[in-house]
Amino acid sequence: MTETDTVITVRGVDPYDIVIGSGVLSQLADRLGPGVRKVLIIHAPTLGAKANELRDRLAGDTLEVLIAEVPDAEAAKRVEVAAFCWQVMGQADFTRTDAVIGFGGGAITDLAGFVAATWLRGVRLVQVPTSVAGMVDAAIGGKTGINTAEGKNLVGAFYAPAAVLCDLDLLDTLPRNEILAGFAEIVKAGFIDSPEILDIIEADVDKATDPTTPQFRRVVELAVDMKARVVSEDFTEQGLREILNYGHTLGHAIEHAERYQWRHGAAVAVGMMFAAELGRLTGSLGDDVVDRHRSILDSLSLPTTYPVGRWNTLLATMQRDKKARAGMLRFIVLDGLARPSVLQAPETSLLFAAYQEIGS
Ligand SMILES: NC(=O)c1ccc[n+]([C@@H]2O[C@H](COP(=O)([O-])OP(=O)(O)OC[C@H]3O[C@@H](n4cnc5c(N)ncnc54)[C@H](O)[C@@H]3O)[C@@H](O)[C@H]2O)c1
Ligand SMILES: O=C(O)C(=O)C[C@@H](O)[C@H](O)[C@H](O)COP(=O)(O)O
Ligand SMILES: [Zn+2]
Repeated sequence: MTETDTVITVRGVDPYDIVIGSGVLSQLADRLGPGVRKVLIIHAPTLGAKANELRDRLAGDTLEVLIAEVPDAEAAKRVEVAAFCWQVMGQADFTRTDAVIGFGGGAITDLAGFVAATWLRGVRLVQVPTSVAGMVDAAIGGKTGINTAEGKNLVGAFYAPAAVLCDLDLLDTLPRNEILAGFAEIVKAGFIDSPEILDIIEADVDKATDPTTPQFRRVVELAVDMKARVVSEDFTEQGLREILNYGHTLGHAIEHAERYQWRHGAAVAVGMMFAAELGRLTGSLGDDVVDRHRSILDSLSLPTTYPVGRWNTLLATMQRDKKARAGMLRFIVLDGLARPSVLQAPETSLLFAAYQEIGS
């Protein structure tokens, strides 16, 4: 660890560190742990050059490095792709003393986590997120999974990594629109828990979204810290962890309706706007906080509207949301800034009224 690294520990049965900083990838060999003989790096073609550098850096007398190059983005989160990874591991006699490295955006770390959780019922996993969404959310909380034809993340496991390395230098090739999409999860952290994030974005959106600035690092650290605190309390989402799903009930339905051609962050942005309008209609959220959602998301060029005519499709898909109980939908809403709560079984008419507010 260097002086400038930030280490945030997730407490629990198997505590683990999330390390944030410039150049922290150099810690990977140490973080793999003792006794590891083989590692499988799972990555998408976009990270091919960086994955090869990583392979060359890790490979040595005692470590054999395998590579599984898989399809990009949501196309990675399919059972056929997991089966391909299992095949690579099987053919290499991958044992419980070996380790998986998830190297990519949130889709890749979700897949890699699922592969690690399921191979031999669990092998060591080190996550190396390379996108903003991966660093502040996907790679750090132990939710792993893949999609099915019926919906998003419907198959998966809660599986803790041994460590997460958030090397900010890896963001140098991340396209601007992906940085902004990742900010949806940072904004989520701001509204449910850490308003300082919102202040920093409002003060200077360009600086906040530039990975080389202190403002960027600060919002990343605040978002990671929030998630680490929540996951430490409720790893398997028995209650508190549901707040991390703010904006996701509608967001996931939009991703499904759009056949995953929308970025996760864009769909979550619309979902948060919808949840804010729900809060306004139930009287729990003031106009100021609702309007703040719109202005911050606008400043990040994230969408806040969706076609009104798609409502029936979205409603049907939302029934499969993991927070639903006995056929009744549940939404994370705000009772004020940084005061998340659960809206139980709202009337469909209320949901539609909120949807009309964001309808285009
Ligand atoms: N498990 C969780 O708790 C959790 C949390 C948030 C999001 N997610 C999941 O994460 C996914 C969204 O993550 P995402 O926004 O990272 O999307 P993504 O993984 O699809 O990556 C977005 C794009 O950026 C590219 N990319 C990533 N890093 C790059 C880099 N350094 N340089 C160049 N290109 C790079 C990817 O190849 C991809 O094309 C969704 O599947 C979402 O469901 C999971
Ligand atoms: O970590 C969590 O818990 C979250 O809900 C974080 C979300 O940002 C993330 O998109 C997650 O994958 C959604 O989980 P799901 O259980 O609704 O599929
Ligand atoms: Zn998310």
